[in-house]
Amino acid sequence: MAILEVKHLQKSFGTIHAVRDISFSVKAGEIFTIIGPNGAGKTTTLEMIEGLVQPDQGEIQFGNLKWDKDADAIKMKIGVQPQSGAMFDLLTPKENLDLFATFYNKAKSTEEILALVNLTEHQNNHVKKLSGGQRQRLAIGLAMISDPEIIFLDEPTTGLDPQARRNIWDIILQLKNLGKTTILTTHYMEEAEKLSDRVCIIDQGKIVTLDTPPALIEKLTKEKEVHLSFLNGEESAYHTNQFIEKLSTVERTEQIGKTLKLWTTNTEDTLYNLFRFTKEKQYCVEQVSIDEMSLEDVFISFTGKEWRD
Ligand SMILES: Nc1ncnc2c1ncn2[C@@H]1O[C@H](COP(=O)(O)OP(=O)(O)OP(=O)(O)O)[C@@H](O)[C@H]1O
Repeated sequence: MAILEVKHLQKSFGTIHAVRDISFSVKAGEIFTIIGPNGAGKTTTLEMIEGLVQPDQGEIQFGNLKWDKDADAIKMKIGVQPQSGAMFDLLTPKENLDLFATFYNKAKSTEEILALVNLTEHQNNHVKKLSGGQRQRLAIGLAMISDPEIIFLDEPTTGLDPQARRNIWDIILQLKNLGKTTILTTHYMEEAEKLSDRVCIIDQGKIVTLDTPPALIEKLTKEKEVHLSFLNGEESAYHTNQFIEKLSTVERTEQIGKTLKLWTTNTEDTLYNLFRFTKEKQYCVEQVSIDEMSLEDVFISFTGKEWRD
């Protein structure tokens, strides 16, 4: 059974449709990553699931528990990484953890959390003196203090240098070893690939694609983008498009004027069928080019946007 299931989530702020239609389920023990560009709706999605923002539409279920009936039980199950502004800068990591522990009936020991997030040697320094990476590690520790089953981390590595980012990855993988479920948002494709059991790419408040990293990568590395342009114009491109979009080896197509783009996982068969058709119809193909897809390309081809790292 899914530990978390969300169905058809929607949220608008005035005229801005932050989340248009998001549905997915998360299995116990998974690292589930939501990735997308600025303003895609990642934080709004997370905050609805965390019970911080009321959805306009949709359902959120933690097993049999729902926010309207079982808020206290859900709060015991989940841990939310606080924004860095919610930490007390003039206290030490140890004092922050001790304080957060008083909010719960059951809490892990501060020593255990300090060791988990590798802050034992900084436990008595003021938070304002910590580096960005150390502050983020403390934020993860604060999310863990109640020993929750599910941990929500909203862009825990944004703005950190590569070493500090890797230190956070180690902690997230340790949480998985402890049997925790982690729901993560990120801007970094590499991070999503390295950590996630499944990756959900969102853009403009909708899911673009959702799969395991190997399945996405296989798709990316196997799929090729073919560009064609026709000497005798738009009509040839149109009729060729009508023909090729029905081929089983073609994933999708796009016609702009006299040029045609298609994405295929079997270039040889696709081009064989394509050229047989154009020769038969006496359409004159002016140019052909074939590009390998990269991870970034797939994102761009799905969303029409540049990837921002
Ligand atoms: N409280 C709010 N009031 C008005 N608009 C909001 C509010 N919260 C989010 N938005 C808008 O909703 C859209 C989605 O925002 P959201 O923060 O969920 O995206 P995001 O994917 O987390 O972006 P980022 O990567 O920049 O954090 C944006 O256009 C944002 O400006």
